[in-house]
Amino acid sequence: MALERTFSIIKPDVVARNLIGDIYHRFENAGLRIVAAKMVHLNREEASGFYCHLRSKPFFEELLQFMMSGPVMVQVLEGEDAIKRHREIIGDTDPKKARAGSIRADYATSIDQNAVHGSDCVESAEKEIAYFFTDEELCPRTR
Ligand SMILES: Nc1ncnc2c1ncn2[C@@H]1O[C@H](COP(=O)(O)OP(=O)(O)OP(=O)(O)O)[C@@H](O)[C@H]1O
Repeated sequence: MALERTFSIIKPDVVARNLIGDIYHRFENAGLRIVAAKMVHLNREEASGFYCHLRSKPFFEELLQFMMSGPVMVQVLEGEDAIKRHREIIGDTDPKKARAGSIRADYATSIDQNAVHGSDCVESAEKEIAYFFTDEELCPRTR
C-alpha cells in the first residue's frame, strides 16, 4: 500500500448544517490525517476552474451555483491508499446508490447537492491540491 495524499471538499450543504466536525471524525477514524485545511467561499472563476472538465455537462451551471452558495472546507488528507479510502468513505456520487454508512448516504440530499468531493486518481489529487494550497501551507510528509 502506498502513502498518498488526496484532496477533499466539504461542500456548502454540509458546512451550512454544522457537520464539519462529524466529517473530520470520519476521515480521522478511517486513518486519514488532515495535513492542510481552510474555509473558502468560492467565486465563479474559482468554481468553474475547479470543475472545468465538466463545463459541457447540462448540470454545470447548477453545480457552480451550488458550489458558490456558501463557504466550503477544503482539505488535504494523507494516509495509506488515501485516494481510494477517502472515496470509499464518501460513497457513490448519487446518494441513492451510496453504500449505507457512507457520508453521501447519510448526508447528501441529491446527486447535485452531494455533501463532499474527493479526488479520483493521483493526477487529479496533485492538480486539485495545487489548485487550493501552496507548498508552504502543506505539513511536511510524515514519511
Ligand atoms: N447528473 C448530475 N446532475 C447534477 N449534478 C451532478 C450530476 N453528476 C455529477 N454532478 C455533480 O458534479 C460533481 C462532479 O461530478 P463527477 O462526475 O466528477 O462525480 P464525483 O467524482 O463522484 O464527484 P466529486 O468530483 O464531487 O467527488 C458531483 O459531485 C455532483 O455534485
